[in-house]
Amino acid sequence: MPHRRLLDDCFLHDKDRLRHDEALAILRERLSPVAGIAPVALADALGRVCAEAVTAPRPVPAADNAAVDGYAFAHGDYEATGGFFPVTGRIAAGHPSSDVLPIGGAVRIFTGATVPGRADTVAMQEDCEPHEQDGRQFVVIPPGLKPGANRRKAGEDLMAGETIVEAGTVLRPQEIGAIASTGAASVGCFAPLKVAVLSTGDEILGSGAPFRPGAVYDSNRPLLSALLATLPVEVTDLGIVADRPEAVRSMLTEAAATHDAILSTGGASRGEEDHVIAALSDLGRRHMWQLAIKPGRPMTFGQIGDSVVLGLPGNPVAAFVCFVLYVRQAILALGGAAWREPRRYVLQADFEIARKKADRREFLRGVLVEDDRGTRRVTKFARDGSGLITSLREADGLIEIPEDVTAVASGDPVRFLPFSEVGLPSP
Ligand SMILES: Nc1nc2c(c(=O)[nH]1)N[C@H]1C(S)=C(S)[C@@H](COP(=O)(O)OP(=O)(O)OC[C@H]3O[C@@H](n4cnc5c(N)ncnc54)[C@H](O)[C@@H]3O)O[C@H]1N2
Ligand code: MOO
Repeated sequence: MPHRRLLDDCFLHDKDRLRHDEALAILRERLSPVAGIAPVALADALGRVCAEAVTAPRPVPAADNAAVDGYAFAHGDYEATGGFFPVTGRIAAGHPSSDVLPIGGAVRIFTGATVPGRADTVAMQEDCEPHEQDGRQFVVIPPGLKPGANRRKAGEDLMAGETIVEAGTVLRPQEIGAIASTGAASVGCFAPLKVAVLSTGDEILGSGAPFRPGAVYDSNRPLLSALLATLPVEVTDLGIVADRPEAVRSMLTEAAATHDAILSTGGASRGEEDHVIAALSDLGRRHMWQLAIKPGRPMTFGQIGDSVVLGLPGNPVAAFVCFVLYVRQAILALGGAAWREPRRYVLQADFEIARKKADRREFLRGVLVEDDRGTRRVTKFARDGSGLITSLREADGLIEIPEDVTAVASGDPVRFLPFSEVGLPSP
């Protein structure tokens, strides 16, 4: 990859702008965990970032046990008994017996109960015929069971010492269940990141305010706050900042002193009313600005002191796309998570693009469709406007058209990033 400047230049063409992969590389290289570590009760651990590898202190399951209700026996005894076994005991779950199974005997056993010494196979009760003879219990076990059938081996889920969860994992219900299966009540996690959210612009009006001509209700802040709510962060809502350089500067200065990251929208472009960029240069450092992508070109990453500033474009679709592509991963990385790129899946295009500019990567809003044979394809939302929140509601994900592709024909393979990859469920 050719070396490119970290951009500080407003008058660039796409071929000179920072490419998507380069922007990701800068974020990955420059962001490392900033949060402290503390134990978190499993009940509160969902979505948190695990800070220390968790290993199993003992095997799970701890002992060989029955997978079904039935009769446990030693498979090697089958031939000698001809399948006719005296029932020599009864073992229920939670009541293990220290008695070894007598040669040629079988024990009544229930699902989850520890299989006694010498027994290796469990026959399901529906397949067996119990008998009583002279006050003694017998069971006829049918032939054909494989040795080890219906027996769950100790350690078959986890072996003692096995790593269950690596540090840097965002804990899902599955990880919480696995940690709980070892008996642990808590897990060491990174503290939630402190993130401030603000909107900029004289035209922007807060929810519930009376409408005035020229105004635009603030959709970005609620949208981003809701996106952030899917991450392990504490959000401070800083409201709306007017298009005045000193107002933007003082808000950013205050926010930087008390937050790990600041997320702003608007004022990221190159107009003279775009004060976030100017303030960032004055107060701190800009690591990147102006990417060769669409939408989201004015996306900015910088820092004021130790606080990371992620300046997103004002257009709601651009802000959303930048969140999906960069901000989410950046916030997670700051919060201790291992970098995980949202996966893309290759689908057939159900749309055409006659001409696309080379040198920039485009992210179209993609809607999943099915053809006559039930094969999934992806089409693009009919209109491209960067202000159409409707398109975000309709879309199932983003279609990614790389820099070197200049046209797409119907049926072409295209890369699709489902929103479910970034924790947003389908409607
Ligand atoms: N001469 C140029 N003009 C623009 C360029 C450019 O390169 N040269 N880039 C365009 C692109 S691409 C984008 S994206 C926008 C982003 O500009 P800003 O980040 O400076 O955003 P604003 O100008 O403040 O706002 C853009 C647009 O979004 C609306 N907006 C802003 N905040 C909110 C909010 N909180 N909720 C809802 N809508 C919001 C705002 O009213 C504008 O319509 O710049 C292009 N221009
Ligand atoms: O990049 Mo702007 O993000 O197209 O609307």
